[in-house]
Amino acid sequence: MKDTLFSAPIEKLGDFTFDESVAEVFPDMIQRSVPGYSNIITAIGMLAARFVTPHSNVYDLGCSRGAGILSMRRHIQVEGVQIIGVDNSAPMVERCRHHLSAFHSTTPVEILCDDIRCIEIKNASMVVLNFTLQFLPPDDRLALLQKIYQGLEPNGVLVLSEKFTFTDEHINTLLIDLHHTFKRANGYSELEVSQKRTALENVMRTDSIATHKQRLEQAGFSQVELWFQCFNFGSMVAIKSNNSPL
Ligand SMILES: C[S@@+](CC[C@H](N)C(=O)[O-])C[C@H]1O[C@@H](n2cnc3c(N)ncnc32)[C@H](O)[C@@H]1O
Ligand SMILES: O=C(O)C(=O)C[C@]1(C(=O)O)C=C[C@@H](O)C=C1
Repeated sequence: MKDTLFSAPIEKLGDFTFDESVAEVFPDMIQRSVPGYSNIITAIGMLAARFVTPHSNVYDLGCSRGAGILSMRRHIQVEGVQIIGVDNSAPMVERCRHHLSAFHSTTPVEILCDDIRCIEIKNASMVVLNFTLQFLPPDDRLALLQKIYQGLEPNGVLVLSEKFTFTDEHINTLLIDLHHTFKRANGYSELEVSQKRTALENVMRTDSIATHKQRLEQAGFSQVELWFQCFNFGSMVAIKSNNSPL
C-alpha cells in the first residue's frame, strides 16, 4: 500500500511511531525513503550465506515486516539454524508473522513482540540492526551492542544500518539535501518530506559514522567497517574476532 501518511497538512504533528498506519504502508515507506534499502536487504542475505553457521541463532532486531529475515532465510543453507526476529510494534509483528508464513522454508523463524533491550542473545552467528539502533535512546545504545557482542560466537557478524549525521556542517546539509531530492524523486511532496522530518525529530537521534565505530569498538568489536553508503544512509559490519577473550 502507498504511503500517503504525511501528504495532507497535519495540524498537531505528533512524534513518529510504528503504529498501525505506519505498519500498513511500511514496505513502500522504507523503499521510497531510504536510499540503497534494497541493496542492503540483498547484502544481508549474502552475508548470511557466509556467516551463518550450523546450529546457531540468527537475530533481526527491529525486524518490522520481516524483509531482512526473508533475505537471510533464503540464503541459509546450513542445518539447525533458528532465526529470531524481534519488534516491539504489535502491528508490525502481526504483519511480519503473516508475511513469513506465506513462504516455505526448512529454517524455523520465531517472531517476538518485545523490546530489543530485554531479550536474551545467545549462540549467535549473525545479528542485524537494520535502521533500528537510531530509535533507541542514545544512552541505551552501548549496552545493547555489548549484549550483542557477548551473545555472538567468534567470527559472528553484526550488520548495523543507520541514517548518519556528519560533523562538517556543509557536508551534513548537502547529504540531507540530496536525501530530500531522492525522496522528491520517489514521489514525496515538499510537505510530506518536511512533516515527516518534524515527526522524526524527537524520536530518531542519529550519530556520526565515527561515533558508531567508536561505540562498536567499545562494545568489544575489533573489526568494524562501513561497507555501504548512499548520501546520509549507510551500513556497517562488525565482526567478533576469532581470538576474542570473551
Ligand atoms: C526503521 S524500522 C526497521 C526496518 C527493518 N529492519 C527492515 O529492514 O525492514 C525500525 C523498527 O524497529 C522497531 N523498534 C524500535 N525500537 C524498538 C525497541 N526498543 N525494541 C524492539 N523494536 C523496536 C520499530 O517498531 C520498527 O519496526
Ligand atoms: O524518511 C526519512 O526521512 C527517514 O529518515 C527514513 C526512515 C529511517 O531511516 O528509518 C525513518 C522512518 C521510517 O521507518 C523509514 C525510514
